[in-house]
Amino acid sequence: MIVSENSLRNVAMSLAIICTVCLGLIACTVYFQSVSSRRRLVLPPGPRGIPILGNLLQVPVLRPYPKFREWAKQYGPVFHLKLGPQNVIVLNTAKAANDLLSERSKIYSSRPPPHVAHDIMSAGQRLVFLPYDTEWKQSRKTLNSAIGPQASKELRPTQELESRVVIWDLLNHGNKSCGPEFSDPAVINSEVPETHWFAFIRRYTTSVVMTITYGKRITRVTNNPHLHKIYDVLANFTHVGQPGNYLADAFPILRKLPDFLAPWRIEGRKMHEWEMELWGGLLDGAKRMIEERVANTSYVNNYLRARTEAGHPLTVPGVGLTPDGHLRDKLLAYSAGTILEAGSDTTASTMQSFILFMLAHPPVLERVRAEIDAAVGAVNGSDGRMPEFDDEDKCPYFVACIKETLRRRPPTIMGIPHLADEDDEYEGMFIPKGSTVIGNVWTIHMDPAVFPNPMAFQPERWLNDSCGKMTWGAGPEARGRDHYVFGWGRRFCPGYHIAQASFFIVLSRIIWALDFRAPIDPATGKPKVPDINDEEATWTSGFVSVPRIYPVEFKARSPGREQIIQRAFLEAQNAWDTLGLERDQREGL
Ligand code: HEM
Repeated sequence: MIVSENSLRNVAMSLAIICTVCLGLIACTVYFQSVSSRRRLVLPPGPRGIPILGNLLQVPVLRPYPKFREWAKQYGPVFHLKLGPQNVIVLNTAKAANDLLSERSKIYSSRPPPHVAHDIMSAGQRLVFLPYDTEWKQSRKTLNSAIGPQASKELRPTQELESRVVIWDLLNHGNKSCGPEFSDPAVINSEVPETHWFAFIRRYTTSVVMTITYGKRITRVTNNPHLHKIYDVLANFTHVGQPGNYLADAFPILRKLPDFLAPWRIEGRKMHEWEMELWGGLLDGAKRMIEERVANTSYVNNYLRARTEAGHPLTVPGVGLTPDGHLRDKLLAYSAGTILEAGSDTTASTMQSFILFMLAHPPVLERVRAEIDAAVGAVNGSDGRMPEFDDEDKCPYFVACIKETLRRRPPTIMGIPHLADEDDEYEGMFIPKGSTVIGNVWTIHMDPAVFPNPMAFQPERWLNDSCGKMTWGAGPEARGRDHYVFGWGRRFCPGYHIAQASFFIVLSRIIWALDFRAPIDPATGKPKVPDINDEEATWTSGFVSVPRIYPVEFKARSPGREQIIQRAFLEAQNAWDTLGLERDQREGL
């Protein structure tokens, strides 16, 4: 009996072993079959490169998007490039980008960080370039309370007050941007001068994000080192991060060279110190406020308080996260810095593009004016009132003009690259793990199958039969999306509600309040409006491609509106006092 029980147990064990081995074999066969069938899949088509460098020399470093559009016409919705050892997959239709970057965002949410700009210059801490890991997840989670949907709603009163300052500034600026000093090509091609009207728009956008992150306003444009440094840091970052700028970005093997053979490393470290003077200086200011118990409910101050309540000292040096998942100082400083960078020029340049499209299309401007005037009762000789957020439903054509501006000139013109964390297959094509994956916004927005006559600025294309409320069509969901400026999937821009609210309140008020026109060119007798189709002359290069400065004259549309603007500005000063924020600093105030 004992013997037979043992033999039964032995038989059972043998069967279990055989089953396990069989299952293992089946699993291995399935795995190897799938791997080998993937290996059999071919990469997407693309231009032929040369050994070692691949297509590196064929990609125009400063202005790649026209070339990428040509390649898209030649190779189709998905094409492949080899930049040195790096595989680059470019998605050229809304469908391909949605299918991969949104629908499969679990594996397409990482980033291919530029080595010099991210690993060295940003000490690996710039949120926008963090890989899809715990550091990114923790940092991104902290943003929700500052720029998520609820926080964005709470920000509207600030945006409303700040918008009064913009129109007051433009009114007082008048035609000062039409002086000869601003037509010098050296000035046009360099940083925005602080005395140009572009600077007032920049002040607005940066003040909004500075209030979010540090609870401080940007109260003046001239002699404001903080404001200028934010734009300098951003300009330097887009320049240093430009693909093809450093061989060490494309060829990881070079990163092993010692310092004396790696000048970019020394340069990158110096730039990191220079950046930290700004980001670290702002963080130190926030800490001082906490020590002095100054009331401040900004993103950084709230975070510092929560971190100390969790048992940490006020200063937590180093990079990355603490063992309990809190952001250390550098990651916090760079996360706040990313809000400042990401929310400033993108939003300002869209407004500057909007004004340009209006100047270039007088009938569109006339129609928008009529719509906004009607919404605020500025009809039959009345001045009405300033537009408010609640007027949005009455302004579908105006919202369509903003959407058309974003479509026709997306500021991050080729999006921000994602990275494939796993091997993948798409419509019979192989996408290798580690590929850089670009949602090619410019080409997607210029797709004639979706946007007939794509280069034309035609806000009517967004009007539909129901023509009541106009949707913004900009959210992360693939359904109901009209344009792609805010990216895809889990990396989708978290600031898009704030950006849209800024477009609405600032631009509607400019249109209601101000008559703006391009100066007359004495040689032709016609207004000097930059040619929107001239890439080189009108738009900057770089991965944030924005209008170059251009002259505009501003004046109040009527004495009554001028009075409303003046009063609104003065009342805003009292409102800043009530909110515990600094007043605007202007001569004579
Ligand atoms: C016209 C205005 C704006 C445009 C065109 C824009 C565009 C973008 C794009 C394309 C991305 C990357 C998305 C992707 O990887 O697929 C992004 C990320 C980001 N944006 Fe915006 N943005 C704008 C305004 C703002 C504003 C106002 C804020 C803050 C208040 C903001 C904060 C951020 C942050 C923090 C990220 C990094 C997200 C991450 O890497 O996880 N953006 N934005």
